[in-house]
Amino acid sequence: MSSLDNKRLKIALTKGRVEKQVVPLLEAANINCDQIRNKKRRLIFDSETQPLEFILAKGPDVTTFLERGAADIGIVGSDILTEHQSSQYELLDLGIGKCQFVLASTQDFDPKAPKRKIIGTKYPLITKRYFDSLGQDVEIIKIEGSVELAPLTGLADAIVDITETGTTIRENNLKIFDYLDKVSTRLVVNRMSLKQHPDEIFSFVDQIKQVVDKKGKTISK
Ligand SMILES: Nc1ncnc2c1ncn2[C@@H]1O[C@H](COP(=O)(O)OP(=O)(O)OP(=O)(O)O)[C@@H](O)[C@H]1O
Ligand SMILES: O=P(O)(O)OC[C@H]1O[C@H](OP(=O)(O)OP(=O)(O)O)[C@H](O)[C@@H]1O
Repeated sequence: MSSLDNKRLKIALTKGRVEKQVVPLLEAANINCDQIRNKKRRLIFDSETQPLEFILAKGPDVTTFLERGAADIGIVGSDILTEHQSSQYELLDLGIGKCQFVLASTQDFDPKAPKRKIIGTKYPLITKRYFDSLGQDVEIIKIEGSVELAPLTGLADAIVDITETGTTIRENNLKIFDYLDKVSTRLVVNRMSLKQHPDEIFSFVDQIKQVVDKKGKTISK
């Protein structure tokens, strides 16, 4: 008898943008998501067809649930995994939530100007690593959202943020000065859970992987 028979595999899923893209993928893998689709203000859901429990959390908290063993599996952006220096096993790139880090600012920004720059970002570690790689010491201001406001208001000289369609940058008359790492949604697993429940975890991951592979083949056709 599996040790999970009385315990559902706990999956911490990033709510919001990632959740919206992951639910159709889970459904294509025959995982019932009716409860998530009709969630209202609820935060924990069962898949009615399989022994799975979904926990909806903010991205940085998904890494905390995993680190502390409160979830077995996490579904979260690689931006968050890098920024929070997650040490969990990454098992799958889901090929969704695709975007890219960029350095952006107003048109008149001079990236080579010999002054100590002020950079606004939601991602201080990634920003520091980028400027370290350029040998530049910068001041970093942590911003929680609408990061594009920083160079527009004079709060910062430039920003490091993610962009997908480029719409936010364009509509705010900003310009991209450099391209950094690409980002996508990853499936990660708690190391202890993997040791304790490898069959259940790999069976879940294989289910998802088949859909991801099929989608990848359709796109590259
Ligand atoms: N414009 C984008 N295009 C594609 N993926 C994105 C984009 N912005 C963010 N992401 C990915 O989705 C994840 C979650 O983003 P989302 O905007 O839902 O949450 P958030 O940044 O915490 O915003 P909010 O505070 O509005 O909930 C990010 O960690 C990143 O991996
Ligand atoms: O290139 P685009 O397709 O326009 O996407 C880029 C925007 O998406 C993210 O913000 P989000 O929508 O998460 O809102 P936030 O500013 O509140 O974080 C990101 O911080 C950019 O602002």
